Amino acid sequence: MTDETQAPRTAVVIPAAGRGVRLGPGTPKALRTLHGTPMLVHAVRAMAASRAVSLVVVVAPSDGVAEVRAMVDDHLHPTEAPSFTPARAGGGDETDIVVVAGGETRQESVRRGLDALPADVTTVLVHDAARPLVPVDIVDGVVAAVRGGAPAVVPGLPLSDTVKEVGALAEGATGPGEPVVATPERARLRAVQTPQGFDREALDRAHRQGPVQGEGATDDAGLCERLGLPVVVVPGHEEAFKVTRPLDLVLAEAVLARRRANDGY
Ligand SMILES: Nc1ccn([C@@H]2O[C@H](COP(=O)(O)OP(=O)(O)OP(=O)(O)O)[C@@H](O)[C@H]2O)c(=O)n1
Ligand SMILES: C[C@](O)(CO)[C@H](O)COP(=O)(O)O
Repeated sequence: MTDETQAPRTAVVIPAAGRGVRLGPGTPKALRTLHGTPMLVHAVRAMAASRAVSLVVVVAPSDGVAEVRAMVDDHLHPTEAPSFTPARAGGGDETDIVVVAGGETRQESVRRGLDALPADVTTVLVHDAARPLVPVDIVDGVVAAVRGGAPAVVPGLPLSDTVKEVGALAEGATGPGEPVVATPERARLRAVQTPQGFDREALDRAHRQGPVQGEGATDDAGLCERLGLPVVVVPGHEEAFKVTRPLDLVLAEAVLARRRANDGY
C-alpha cells in the first residue's frame, strides 16, 4: 500500500455549478437526486473513496453556495473554511470538503476551484459532478499516472459509434442533412471522461494561459494541449458516463440499483 505520508498532496476540484440545460428544466443538475441522494454527493463520495484524495473543493452554483454547503454538511461532514487537513495522509478516514462559488462557464468554475487550493497541493484532479458513478479504480489509476510523471492524464474509452465530421451547408443550399467532410479513423479516437489529473503547476499555467489563445475549452486537458503539454489517456470506465440528458438519469438509477443488489452500495 502507498505510504500517503510521503506522497504528494492530492486534491479534487468538482465543478458542480452548471444548470443542466440539456437535462431539462428544474433544480441545477448536480443537486438532483439519484436513489434519493444528490448527484453531487455521489460524486464527492466517489472521489473520497480514493485514499490518495485529501481534499475536495466543490464548486457550487453562485446562487446556491449556502444550499450546497448545507447539503454537503448533511451528508459528508465538511470543514467550515478552505483549510487543508491531511487526514487521509495520516491514515484517518476523513476527507476535507470545502465549497466555493462557481462561474458562468465550466472553465471559470474550475478556475475558481483551483484558486481555493492550499499551497501544498501538488496533484489536482478535476471531476464533473455530472459523473457521479465513476469507480474508485479509475480515480486511483489517474492519480498513479500523474504521480508517475505525466503532467496531464485523462481517462478515456474507445468509441463504439463511427464518427463523421460535418461541414457547414453551402450558401443557399437547400438539400436535406449536413454535408460529411471526413470520417476520422475510429481506432485512434477516445471518448474522454473525468477525473482528469494534473500536475498542479501545469494545470494552473494552462488555466492562466490556455484560454487567452481560444474561446474556452470543453475539458481541462484541452487547455494543457494548447500549451503544448503532453496529455496521456488511461483506461476509463463505462460507469463514469456523464449525466447529460434525461435518458442518462435512467441509466444512473439502473447502475445504482445493480450495485445495491450486488454489494449493498
Ligand atoms: N458554469 C458551469 C458549467 C458547468 N459546470 C459543471 O461542469 C460539469 C460538466 O458540465 P455539463 O455536464 O455540461 O453540465 P451543465 O453545464 O450543467 O449542462 P448543460 O450544458 O446541459 O447546461 C458539470 O458537473 C457542471 O456542473 C460548472 O461547474 N460551471
Ligand atoms: C470534461 C468532459 O466531461 C470530458 O468529457 C466534457 O468535455 C464536459 O463537456 P460539457 O459539454 O461541459 O458537458
